[in-house]
Amino acid sequence: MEHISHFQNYVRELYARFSAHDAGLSDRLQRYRNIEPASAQFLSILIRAQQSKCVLELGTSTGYSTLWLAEALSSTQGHMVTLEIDAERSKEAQLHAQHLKLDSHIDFQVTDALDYLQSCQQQFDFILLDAERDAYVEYWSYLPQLLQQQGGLLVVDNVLSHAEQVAVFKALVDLDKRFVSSTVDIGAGLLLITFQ
Ligand SMILES: C[S@@+](CC[C@H](N)C(=O)[O-])C[C@H]1O[C@@H](n2cnc3c(N)ncnc32)[C@H](O)[C@@H]1O
Repeated sequence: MEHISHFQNYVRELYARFSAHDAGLSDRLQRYRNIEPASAQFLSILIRAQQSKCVLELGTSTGYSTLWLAEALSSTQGHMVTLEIDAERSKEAQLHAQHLKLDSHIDFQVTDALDYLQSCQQQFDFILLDAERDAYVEYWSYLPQLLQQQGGLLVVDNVLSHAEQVAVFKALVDLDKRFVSSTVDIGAGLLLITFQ
């Protein structure tokens, strides 16, 4: 209980700091663009409900969502891989994870997500896609193979806030009859995708 309370205080302060950083920047790519707290909490509930053991995150940024995923994985004895192309952001995320003693649940990788997807032989029961939206169509060529067929869940952020930018990706998912999907109106909008 105490651990959770410390966690919640820590991530609340972190979110305020990251939001202040973003508010001062006009260049979108320089912003951290962390997931909304309500979305993070929802993901944490999904991981607990699914009892996820093996999670992949595309887009660590400074680790706000990573911390929430890892905190949930500490209750399921799970583990995650998180991918970030910017080494400084990944490093900052690692420092926060170490502070919260969540780092043993996280494999931080500084890499291009596409390279990882192309070479990955592993499967995951939970995947969070929160990187650059113009790459999602290409990622879709690889994501189905990485998702466990039994109960695997792929979650995509920003599908309501940036609906036009994910329209082609969503259309591809809709066309693929192996999957069912649903949009949840939490935060920036989360698309939940799972096998039929
Ligand atoms: C929306 S932010 C992620 C926010 C993070 N999930 C959170 O909620 O705290 C997207 C991140 O993806 C990273 N990114 C962009 N293109 C990438 C790529 N090709 N491979 C890996 N990471 C990438 C960006 O540097 C950025 O930090």
